[in-house]
Amino acid sequence: MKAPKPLIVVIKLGTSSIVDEKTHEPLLSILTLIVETAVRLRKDGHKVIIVSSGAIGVGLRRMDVDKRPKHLSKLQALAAIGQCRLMSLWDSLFEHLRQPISQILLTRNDISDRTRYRNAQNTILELLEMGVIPIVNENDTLAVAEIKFGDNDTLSAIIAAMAHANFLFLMTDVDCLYDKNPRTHPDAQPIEEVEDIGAIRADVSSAGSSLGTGGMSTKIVAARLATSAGVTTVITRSSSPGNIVKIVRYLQARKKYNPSQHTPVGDDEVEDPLSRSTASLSLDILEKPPLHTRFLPLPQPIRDRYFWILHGLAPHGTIYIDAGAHRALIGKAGLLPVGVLDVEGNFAQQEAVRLVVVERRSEPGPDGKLWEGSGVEVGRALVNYGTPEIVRIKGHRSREIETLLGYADSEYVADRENVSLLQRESRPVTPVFEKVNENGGGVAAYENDISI
Ligand SMILES: N[C@@H](CCC(=O)OP(=O)(O)O)C(=O)O
Repeated sequence: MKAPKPLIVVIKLGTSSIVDEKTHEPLLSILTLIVETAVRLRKDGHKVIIVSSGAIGVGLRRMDVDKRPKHLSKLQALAAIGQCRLMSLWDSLFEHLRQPISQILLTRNDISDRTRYRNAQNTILELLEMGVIPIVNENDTLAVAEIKFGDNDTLSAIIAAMAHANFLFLMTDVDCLYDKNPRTHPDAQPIEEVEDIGAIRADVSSAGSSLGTGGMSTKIVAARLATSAGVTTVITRSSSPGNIVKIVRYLQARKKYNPSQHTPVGDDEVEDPLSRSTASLSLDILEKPPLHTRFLPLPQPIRDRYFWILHGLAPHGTIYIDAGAHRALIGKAGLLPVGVLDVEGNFAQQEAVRLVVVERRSEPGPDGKLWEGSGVEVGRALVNYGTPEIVRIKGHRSREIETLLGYADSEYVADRENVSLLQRESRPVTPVFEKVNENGGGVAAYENDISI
């Protein structure tokens, strides 16, 4: 008997799924259901990663503090207190079902170095191979604003991309996205499938819980990120975790996911030692799945080093380029100084920058600039020259670099292998992403920015 191919499933749980918003008591029944679900997925042959918030919430309860403090070091201290209790809770629940788990704590700094990114990736993949469930959280003790992922939705998308996961489940307090707010519009319609996130017309106005930093808008940003890396992303209700198994079986039967390169290659079916899951699969796929919204993965995902350039590194500035330079990049050429119109920010050689295409003017405008408009972000690059050098060589031919700088490290501002182009262009922030909640969740300059 053939069974479905093993998949990698990432489940992200926000603080509000883990502790009661008012009393901060752990939501034991939900946690238990999550544990049963993860073990069921394992029995179906899949590999599971959990991204679990809740350290601060659990710390608040431990120290009998009523309200999430504003002061950073207090939050970090509470996270340090809560994280070990949170893991002990997970470990004791998983132990009942003999499922080993592990803890992974990351900051953005840890992944902005390529070797450390690869180390984190290798460790996660090794744990999955060993049949262990990695439980990931942000390393709040070390994370200050500049090195924060910002919210665990973003962190979960990066983890899903790093592991080449097939599915990312963003568990939340609603069943799915609706075209209007269902609390105020009884005629609101669920949105079942989203192919183009840019075109989505949903009500995403929820700003997150009083303990967490995320909300619906950070889930959309995370979905954008994960789907660009080939991960089918699902929003569904956290109080019914059992739905995850039904949704995975349903989507797997309909091939609504990208095959991962970490799972065995071959046709979509492999021998499964667990004939029980095979029997239930045929019944499950006939049923309508529980309510959820799924974001379909891009057909040509951006993975590994190109994903890392786009999303692992925080950009230090912006290079404004003309349409000709953009065309050359699409045609696989490097970025020449002649196509650079302007530079913003203070960056050094080998740092990451945004590439923004703007309209070239035939002569300088009243502002003295050779370009106009707010531009569209088309990608990110690691540069061969820093800001002061690019200011001097922009608009010039490469053969002039030596005269202008006294040396020429490269004819390119960025080599092509150090340029990662977005599959979906990113515009200056649109209202969808303008929500900022009181715990610091909010927006960055471009839709593609993930430092929320
Ligand atoms: N890392 C923090 C949680 C970050 C956060 O607030 O995330 P979320 O609840 O998903 O919005 C913690 O464990 O308390």
